[in-house]
Amino acid sequence: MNYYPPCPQPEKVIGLTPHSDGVGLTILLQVNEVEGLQIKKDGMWVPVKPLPNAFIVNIGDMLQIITNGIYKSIEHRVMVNSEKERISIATFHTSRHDGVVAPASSLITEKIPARFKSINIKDYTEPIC
Ligand SMILES: O=C(O)CCC(=O)C(=O)O
Ligand SMILES: [Fe+2]
Repeated sequence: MNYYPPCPQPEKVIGLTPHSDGVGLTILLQVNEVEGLQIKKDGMWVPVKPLPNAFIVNIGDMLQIITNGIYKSIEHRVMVNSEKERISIATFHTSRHDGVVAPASSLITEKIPARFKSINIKDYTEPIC
């Protein structure tokens, strides 16, 4: 669960710094429907407007690797609001800890080589866990 308290000078702080999620999929609920989440599209930060009772499904780095880059792991950040607190719940869906993530063999052809190396999840997640 993420809690972003209101800040009278929101332009001077950042709720969550720019990042991509390292997992396969993130399912996110913007609990109290306060804006703040932004994604980077064509070099610009674009707000993701909360929709009532809707989840945001975010592609993470692992799914980008498995799909050999067909699905992109989006860079995102969270800004704070001057008056309202913001609450979100993120559930991260990932591979087993002793697994290996690599581009799916069915997506590799002579014309489209693997764009990513095969990665041991343990080596990938240990530095951040
Ligand atoms: O609070 C949000 O809307 C996004 C949270 C997030 O990006 C994360 O927990 O990785
Ligand atoms: Fe995230």
